[in-house]
Amino acid sequence: MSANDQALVVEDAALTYGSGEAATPALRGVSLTARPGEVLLIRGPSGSGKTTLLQLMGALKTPDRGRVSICGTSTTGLGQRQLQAIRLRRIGFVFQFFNLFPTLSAWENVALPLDLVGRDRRSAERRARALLADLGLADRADHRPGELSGGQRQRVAVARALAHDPQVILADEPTAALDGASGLVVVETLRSLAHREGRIVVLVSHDARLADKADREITVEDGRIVAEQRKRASMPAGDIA
Ligand SMILES: Nc1ncnc2c1ncn2[C@@H]1O[C@H](COP(=O)(O)OP(=O)(O)OP(=O)(O)O)[C@@H](O)[C@H]1O
Repeated sequence: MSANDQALVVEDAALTYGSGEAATPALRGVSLTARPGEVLLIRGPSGSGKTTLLQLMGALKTPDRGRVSICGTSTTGLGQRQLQAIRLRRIGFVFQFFNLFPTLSAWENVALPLDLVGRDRRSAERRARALLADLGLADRADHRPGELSGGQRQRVAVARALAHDPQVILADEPTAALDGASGLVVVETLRSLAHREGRIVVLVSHDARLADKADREITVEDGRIVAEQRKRASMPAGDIA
């Protein structure tokens, strides 16, 4: 298996929304590789294409041109069902506004992705409670999102993203709705997933506080990568157990 079979590789990807006069080129040929054990931060002004890039990396969309390969599987030519299968198997998403179901308890929210892959209810509950405990929320597992703080809700969202044990974690503005201390807990959690567990973590954020927490930072402007900065020597994929 080559190192790229474990990485998330984007090659010359382009995507335009709409057509004719309404055509909006969101990405104009972007290439990057996110590796196991690395926290990659994508920054850039509003409308520069960051979310679109994250959607390509998470098999939510496929590029009009170029190629995206997720841990050795190319998304080119795949239909919605096949893309969903990749997401269920490989990708954990964390969004800015948590996207938790208000009527479900914290553990039920975390167990949802396991329901989708047909895991039996009891083992799903065990896994959900264990993940919440790992994130310091053992005593909040039976609470509904409305009874939790913003930072606690985001940690529930992180636990849900991890429920099906994905190799890739993609987070879109995961700290935007959080105060400094809560944001830090979430970022440290994401960092340890990369550094201790060898997962691929990609963050999109405007949040300057995240800049020194990433291993590498890519700046996107007008649908192109205009700068890349390495913050610390990332571990080669082969070093990850
Ligand atoms: N569904 C859509 N239909 C049409 N245009 C879209 C759509 N989604 C995004 N765009 C356009 O594509 C470009 C890139 O959008 P994208 O959401 O990827 O940027 P972004 O960098 O994530 O912005 P922000 O930081 O404001 O979230 C923008 O010009 C945006 O208006």
